[in-house]
Amino acid sequence: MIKPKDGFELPPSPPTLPIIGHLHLLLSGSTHKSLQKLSSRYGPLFHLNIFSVPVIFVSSASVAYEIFREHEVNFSLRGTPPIDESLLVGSFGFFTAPYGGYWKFMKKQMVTKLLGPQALERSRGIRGYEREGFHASLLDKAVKNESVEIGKEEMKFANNIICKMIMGRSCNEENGEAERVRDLVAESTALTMMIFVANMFQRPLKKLGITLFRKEIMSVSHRFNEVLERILEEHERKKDNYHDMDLMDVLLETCRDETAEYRITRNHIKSLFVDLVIAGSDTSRHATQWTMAEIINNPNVLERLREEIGSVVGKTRLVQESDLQNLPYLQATVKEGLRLHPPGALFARSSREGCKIRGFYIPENTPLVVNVYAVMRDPDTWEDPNEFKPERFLGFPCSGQQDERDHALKYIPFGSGRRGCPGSNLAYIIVGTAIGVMVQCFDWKIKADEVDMEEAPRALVLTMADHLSVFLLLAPADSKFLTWRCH
Ligand code: HEM
Repeated sequence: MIKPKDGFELPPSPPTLPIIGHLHLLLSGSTHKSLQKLSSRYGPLFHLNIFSVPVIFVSSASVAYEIFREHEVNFSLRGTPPIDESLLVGSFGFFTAPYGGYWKFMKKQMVTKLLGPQALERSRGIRGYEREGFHASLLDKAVKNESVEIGKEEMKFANNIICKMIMGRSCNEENGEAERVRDLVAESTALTMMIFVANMFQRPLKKLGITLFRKEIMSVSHRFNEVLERILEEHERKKDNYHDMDLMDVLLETCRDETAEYRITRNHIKSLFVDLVIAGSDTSRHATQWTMAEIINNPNVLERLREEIGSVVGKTRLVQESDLQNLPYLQATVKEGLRLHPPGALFARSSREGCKIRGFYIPENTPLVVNVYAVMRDPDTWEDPNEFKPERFLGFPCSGQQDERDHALKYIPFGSGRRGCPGSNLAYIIVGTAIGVMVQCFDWKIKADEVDMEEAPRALVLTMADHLSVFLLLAPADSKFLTWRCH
């Protein structure tokens, strides 16, 4: 048991069971909703004991705000990886790396070659090409009157973009490589609850020599390794002096360079690839699916989106990413979709040092879980928190940069601070253009009157219980150009 420090206690906690502590509360049904319910009883900052290890939970916008404003550096760790040698959340990974030299080095490469504003500008052509392919695939299904699984199409779109941006080519559709990578991403996402649990329990269980879910995690890691080793070898073979160096080239070169600022291995490169494709493609898939479901259930939103796209883009060309800045309602719709259905419903950090928050003591090395779902439905911060209202993000009352920063600390689908998501700009582009194309070019028919918004149980990445499957109808007769172009 953790002793109070200088009269300060841990945050409140429900009654606990012998040995397992509050384990049962964490594993029941929908974790983010159970935790949200607990917070209405025990407050926005409470703790649960997993066996004898305390884990702190944050459920309100104001506590999250305080943590990211006052204690950001202290909570810039993610805890120890459950299985060191795994390419998925192992000790070579970027996601799991402690905040320090390696993390800073990799972040610099990532921003310069992949996700920073200049890198995004350079890779615009890749996304334009994939956007046309995405539209063509939907159009083909509409013409054949086949049903479309929105999530599957979006996954392909996002995955192709991210792979091409990292390594100069998308995964190969012909030899099954692309399908294998997409399946591995989906399998990894399905494992996130196990990984989360393994991470929480690792301290008490490691002492007993037990590593939870080792078989499942290592099986995904081995299969990723097979695909990635082949890709790396191919990358090394094709090396010529003419093409622009992509992120993979830069990292392979660093790997060979004995004088590099940071010595990295092939496992570091593979783990980074795994982190990026998982972090980028499945999240975009779920965000698009949930947002489209909300749009279908809210015809007034659809109408307004159509009007905006019609007046800014017109009907003679496909919406493109440079249009997004002139489509505030589309941007607001994507933001609202992410607020109500954040793909990362919970994210975990860990304290470097003991600290005091709201009069409670958080000891060093203590896991802290932010309930993003609860924070973004906090009634003290959001009016009608459970309603889908994109207009709340229009003309947000900002009187200056501080207001904007304060708002950003409460709107956290991408986390916050230095460990916040470095791919948020790319994500807004991928999700925004996908939704833009679907709204601009198609009408949808679903089997029921409304899309069922039920969530899949025990999913840490917010997933719809039933895939969103629609029949696409070619949108208004006057958009013939869009129909014709992609035949
Ligand atoms: C809708 C799409 C996305 C959502 C909702 C999302 C959400 C998140 C969240 C909640 C975190 C944890 C943040 C924290 O601890 O504060 C995160 C981290 C991360 N995301 Fe994203 N993300 C998305 C897309 C992307 C994309 C497109 C990429 C890159 C291709 C990406 C790369 C990463 C990486 C590398 C991290 C780890 C950052 C670190 O540990 O320093 N994400 N993301």
